Amino acid sequence: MSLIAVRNLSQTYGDHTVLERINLEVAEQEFCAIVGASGCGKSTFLRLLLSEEKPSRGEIHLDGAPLADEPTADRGVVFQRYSVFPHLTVMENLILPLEIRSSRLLGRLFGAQRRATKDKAEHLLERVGLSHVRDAYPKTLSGGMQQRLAIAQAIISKPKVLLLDEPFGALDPGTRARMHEIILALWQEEKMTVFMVTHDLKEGFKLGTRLLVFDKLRWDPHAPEAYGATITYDLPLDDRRSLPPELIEAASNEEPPHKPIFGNEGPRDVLH
Ligand SMILES: Nc1ncnc2c1ncn2[C@@H]1O[C@H](COP(=O)(O)OP(=O)(O)OP(=O)(O)O)[C@@H](O)[C@H]1O
Repeated sequence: MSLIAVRNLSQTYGDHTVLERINLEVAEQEFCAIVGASGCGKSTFLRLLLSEEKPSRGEIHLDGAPLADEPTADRGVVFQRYSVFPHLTVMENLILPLEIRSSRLLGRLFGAQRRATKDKAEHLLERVGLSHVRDAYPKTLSGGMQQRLAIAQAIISKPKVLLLDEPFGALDPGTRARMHEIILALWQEEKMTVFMVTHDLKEGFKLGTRLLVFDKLRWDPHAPEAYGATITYDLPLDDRRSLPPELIEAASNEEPPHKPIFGNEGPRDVLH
C-alpha cells in the first residue's frame, strides 16, 4: 500500500487555478524530487501535504487515512529560509518541538522523558555536526549550520514524511554538497519518505529516487490563470537511461535553473 495517495487534487484561489487534477501514489522511503517552472504551484503542493491548507478539490491519504486537518508530528518541514528561533540556543531549538508536543499532553517534559529527549537531541546534533555549538544562538551560526539545525528540528519528532521546500537554495555550492550527504544519510537512517522542491534539476537527479515534473497541460495565453499545473512527468531515477533526452540535456545545462524545463514546446496544449 502507498504511504501517500493523492487523488484528483486541485487547488484554486478565486479565479486562479494553481493545481489541477493531481494523482500520485508514493511508497514508503521514496525520495521525490519536485521540479517545475517558478510559480507553478510546487510550494502549494507541499503546503497541502502538510495540511497548512485544505485542497479545493480531491483528497490526500497518509497511511490509508485522510490527512489530519492540521500539521501533525508525522510530517516535518524545512523551508529555504531558516525557520529556527533566534532567542533559543541550538539545543533549546531542537528540544522545542518535542516539548510543545508533550506540553499538550502533560504540561512539560520531566524526569526520564526529559533525559530521553536530550539524548535524542544530542544524537541528532552529532549526526548534523552541531554538537560543538549546542549552547550557541542561531545568529552566531553560518547559513549552512542554521539549515542543519532546521533539518534536525524537522526530524526530531520522527516524521514519516519530510517536506523540503528548496532547503539548500540559499547555500553556496560547497555547503550544498555537504548538505546533500547529510540529508541522504538521515533519509536512509530515519527511513522517511521525502518530498523535496528544488529549482536545481541536477540536485533532483542526485538526491531523488523519483522525479516529479509539475507543468500545465493546458495553457490559455488570454487567461493564464485559468488552468493549473499537474504532474506531467513522473520518472523513476534508478534507471536514468529511460529518461527523456530533454531532461538529460536540461540537467547537464549550466544555465540558471529558473526557466521552465520544457519551455513552451513541452507537453502542454496552447489554446487560442
Ligand atoms: N494563499 C494564496 N492565495 C492566493 N494565491 C496563492 C496563494 N498561495 C499561492 N498562491 C499563488 O499560487 C501560485 C503558485 O505559488 P507557489 O508558491 O506554490 O509556486 P512555486 O511553484 O512554489 O513557485 P516558486 O518556484 O517560485 O517558489 C502563485 O501564483 C501564487 O501567487
